[in-house]
Amino acid sequence: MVSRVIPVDPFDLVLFGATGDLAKRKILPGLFHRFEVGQMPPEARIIGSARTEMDAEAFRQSTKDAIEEFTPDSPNRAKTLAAFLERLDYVTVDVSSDQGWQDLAQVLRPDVVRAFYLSVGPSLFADIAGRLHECGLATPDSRIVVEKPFGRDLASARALNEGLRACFEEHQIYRIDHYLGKETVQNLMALRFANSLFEPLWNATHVDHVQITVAESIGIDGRGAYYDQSGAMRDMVQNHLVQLLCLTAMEPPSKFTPNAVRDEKVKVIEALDPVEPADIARGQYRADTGGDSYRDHVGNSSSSTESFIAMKVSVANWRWSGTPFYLRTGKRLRARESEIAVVFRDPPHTIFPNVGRLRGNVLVIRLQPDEGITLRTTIKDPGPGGLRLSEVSLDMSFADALGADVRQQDAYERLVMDVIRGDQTLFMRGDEVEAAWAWVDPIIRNWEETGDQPAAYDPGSSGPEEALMLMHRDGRRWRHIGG
Ligand SMILES: NC(=O)C1=CN([C@@H]2O[C@H](COP(=O)(O)OP(=O)(O)OC[C@H]3O[C@@H](n4cnc5c(N)ncnc54)[C@H](OP(=O)(O)O)[C@@H]3O)[C@@H](O)[C@H]2O)C=CC1
Ligand SMILES: O=C1O[C@H](COP(=O)(O)O)[C@@H](O)[C@H](O)[C@H]1O
Repeated sequence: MVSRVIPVDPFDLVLFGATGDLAKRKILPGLFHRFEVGQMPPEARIIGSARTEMDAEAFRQSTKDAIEEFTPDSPNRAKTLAAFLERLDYVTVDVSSDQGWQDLAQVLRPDVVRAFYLSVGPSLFADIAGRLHECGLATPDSRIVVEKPFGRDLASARALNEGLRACFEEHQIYRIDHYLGKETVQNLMALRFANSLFEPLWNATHVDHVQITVAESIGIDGRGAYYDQSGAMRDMVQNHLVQLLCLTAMEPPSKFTPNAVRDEKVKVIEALDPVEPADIARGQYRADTGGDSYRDHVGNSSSSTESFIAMKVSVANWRWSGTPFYLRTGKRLRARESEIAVVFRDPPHTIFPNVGRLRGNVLVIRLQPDEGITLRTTIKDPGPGGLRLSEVSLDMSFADALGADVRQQDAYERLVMDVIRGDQTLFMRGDEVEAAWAWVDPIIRNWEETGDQPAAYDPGSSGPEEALMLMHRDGRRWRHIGG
């Protein structure tokens, strides 16, 4: 299958933080891929910016190195890469000072789409927006892209929203949640709203519960300073898992427009019940023999930050009343595996003698690895003899179904192009982020007030015992992590 490419309008993309980790690993390689497939018009330009003094040629060289390191080689890569690098320019700007802004103004063109991507630390977001505004660089048609974390609580998220909105209109602000750019996450919307099969069953009458798992095998190495101040709740649940929950639970939007989709997501967040402490399991990985422990990795021997969280969440509305959503995410787990599993109710009655309990179907939307969709069904064992039943999966791997040669777009490359196109559907709106913090804040505050300590779990396991108990006491089981 050949994927369709819709070219974007000519643009100037200013990448603040162009010498940083995210720019090198994700944003610049993503832009290169879009160039490779012909989505960038000849007039497109990428202007890197950071405090580091260098000229355009040095930036091209460092981008070349990054792309060679972080993208797979291909027969034409060298030639395409050389052409891509010609689109690059660089301007030194210390965004905390007056230095460099006029140089930046001089390289920007008036008649093309203008996008400012803030791939810098969050403490600089509002300052940069302010400076862009003061220097007259933020034209009515320009866009600003803001990385995560978007605040660390409701108050800071509100302040950041105010800072951005003082300089840009909401329709110009693109708050990144890279999970929304993942292929399968969007496929969840296609599955629900482009098929008539699932939607009639997508409610508490038919769904017993939903499990959302984002398991990571990596630990915190190298990101300790940030992570120890955040923990799994702020780093993953408030944004990515809440977004997955929203897309699973939301009502069908009347149309596929940014605000129609985001209106429905906000309604879900606002319908979330407060979570009781008993419905949460927090964990921290600790190796008996040392060396692979969270506390060693973050350099804080008394840290009480969670590297794992599991929780039972209720969406208090007509559609989902009585159907819990179980969320789970953690570092240093058995495998890197993310999925949404919709577990349907058991058949109400069995006509088959001696087959035991008939278990409900499970629809699994696999985010990573091996993106795809699986439906667990019960069938008759093949062959003669008495009727015996087995559970088998109807399995659709996107790689198999769409052709192994169709490279899945990375989330960042899709999202950057959406910015240029002016499509905010896959970006979080300000009220959405604030609603998520309003739900999360009391949970974190309670841990702080009670001095809650996360339970220990072994690196390479499925998390702490307490997470298993959360399910067992409801007569349910987590799906296995790691195949
Ligand atoms: N790395 C990742 O995997 C992810 C990162 N993020 C977010 O993306 C953002 C960037 O992260 P990351 O790339 O890891 O961070 P890095 O620390 O690797 O890079 C920070 C960048 O900001 C520049 N910078 C710092 N201070 C200034 C300043 N005063 N003026 C101009 N430029 C400045 C640095 O360049 P110089 O020193 O030359 O000025 C560098 O290019 C953060 O908000 C982070 O939370 C989000 C998800 C994942
Ligand atoms: O935003 C973040 O996401 C990554 C996980 O992203 P994935 O695309 O690899 O699933 C996580 O490791 C990181 O802690 C968090 O900040």
